[in-house]
Amino acid sequence: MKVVDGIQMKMLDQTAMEEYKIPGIILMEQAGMAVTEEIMKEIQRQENKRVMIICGLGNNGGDGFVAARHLFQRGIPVKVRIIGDIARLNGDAKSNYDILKKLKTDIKTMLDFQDIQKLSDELAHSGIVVDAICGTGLNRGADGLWKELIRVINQCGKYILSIDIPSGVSASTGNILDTAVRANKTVVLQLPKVGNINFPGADYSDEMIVKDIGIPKEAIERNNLNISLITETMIRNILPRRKNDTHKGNYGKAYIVAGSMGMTGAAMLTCEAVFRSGAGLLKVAIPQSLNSIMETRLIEAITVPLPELKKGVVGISDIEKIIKTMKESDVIAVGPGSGQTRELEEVLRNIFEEATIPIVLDADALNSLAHRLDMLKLLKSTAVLTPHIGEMARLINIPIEEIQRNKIQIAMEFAQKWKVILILKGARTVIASPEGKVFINTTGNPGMATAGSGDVLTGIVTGFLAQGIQPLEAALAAVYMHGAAGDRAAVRIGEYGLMAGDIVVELPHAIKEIVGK
Ligand SMILES: NC(=O)C1=CN([C@@H]2O[C@H](COP(=O)(O)OP(=O)(O)OC[C@H]3O[C@@H](n4cnc5c(N)ncnc54)[C@H](O)[C@@H]3O)[C@@H](O)[C@H]2O)[C@H](O)CC1
Ligand SMILES: [K+]
Repeated sequence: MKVVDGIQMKMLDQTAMEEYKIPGIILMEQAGMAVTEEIMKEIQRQENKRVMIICGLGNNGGDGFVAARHLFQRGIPVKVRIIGDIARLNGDAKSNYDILKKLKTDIKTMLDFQDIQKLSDELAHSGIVVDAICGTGLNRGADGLWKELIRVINQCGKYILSIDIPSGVSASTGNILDTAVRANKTVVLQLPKVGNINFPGADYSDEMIVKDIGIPKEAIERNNLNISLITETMIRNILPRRKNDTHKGNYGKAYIVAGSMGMTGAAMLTCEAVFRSGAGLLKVAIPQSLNSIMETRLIEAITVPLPELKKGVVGISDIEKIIKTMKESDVIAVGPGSGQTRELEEVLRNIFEEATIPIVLDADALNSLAHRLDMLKLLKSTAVLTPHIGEMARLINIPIEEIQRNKIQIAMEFAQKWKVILILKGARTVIASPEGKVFINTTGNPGMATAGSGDVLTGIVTGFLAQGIQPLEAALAAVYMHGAAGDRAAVRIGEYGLMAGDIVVELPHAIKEIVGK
């Protein structure tokens, strides 16, 4: 499913109106009717059937006027309150306002704090409050009057339904501009906005429903919208059912360079996840002093003990051995628990120069690239980088807060500039491709914010790549399945005690649920 930012939504509007000659007032009518449908559903559930619609001066407010008219026609007790001077109303919103005035509905403007206080008193007698203050046109922080209005709405204790997006949430990023309405439900018009999906904006509505308002499907296709939600259907098409006449070689040979003294656990988690995501064979290159530990804990994998620089750390002398094994593999992953050393940087340089297979870079491999991003120019094959926000901040030397505020743009620019697939991990992981495509994942939960969770994801990406799944699809499927397995674990044991190992345990069950066997 496509996701749009504020600008793309406006473009879509223009296409519908200019190319397909659909007048804006028709789109507004459809929007208002879609909102009316959802209000009527809630009215069935409410004792108090009185509806209060709070409108801004833009088209979001216009949607509210249309809904008010439809409710009025159905005999529902409805009041409309407009924040701001109605002299500023124009276009389709003004037309719908004029109709409401003719119908002699209860419609008043709010111009000062006294009016907001009056509204607060009236809300005490309402059943449902409709937030039609602002939609994709939010273009600045809330001033004093808006702040007070939003405060009054948020503390009224009534059922709140927002039109398109809770007012105060930026449609393009999901950031909150000062303050925002906290809705029980949002009726999203035509396509989800980034602000409906990304945090913190996604937290400002308990649920959302996307309603078609009549923008032609081909108009959506033509606008080459580059942001999509990862859906179960998408993953079902990526992870095919297995054929019977196959052997382990069909499911690929994975190779991992990982682990260092005190960090064999990270390597272990990655290795287990490689197998649990279906890879046929796995070799793991580790410092030789850790070999016995790994041998005992990972019976299915073949270990490749490397002579070490110092106890427990991979040294440069191992390059030939690493490259030799790499050439016999279908994918190589570097980084989980490797430790950050100059040697690792040299190992990476050689791998980049020699590899013709996909490369997965995580954790300390990413830290080694920080301030040396130019090394990525040596790549001859596709690399999948899996930084969390902190690793990304080190990688591109930008503060974490700035990345949080603009994840999609930053991920997209990085992937296009360095021609890599970027998995920017976090709540609502963002995946960006060298072609400028962006995907947002909605599986997963806060219980997964635990040590080793990223190592598991690296293993899943590596395992899917080993099976010959194309790099972008492997990244999408891995992120989706990682979250789905984490969600299964949270259902079983809750979020507090959830450990990375629980994600590995649930992974095969989550895959079976999608693939069917
Ligand atoms: N194709 C569609 O999706 C359609 C969507 N519709 C609705 O139209 C809005 C977007 O309308 P627009 O007029 O561009 O913007 P808003 O109504 O969101 O504008 C808000 C309004 O408020 C002003 N404003 C913005 N920020 C602030 C602030 N912090 N303080 C005070 N005032 C502010 C701004 O200047 C505007 O005047 C979309 O979300 C849908 O709901 C159409 O109805 C049909 C087609
Ligand atoms: K709104």
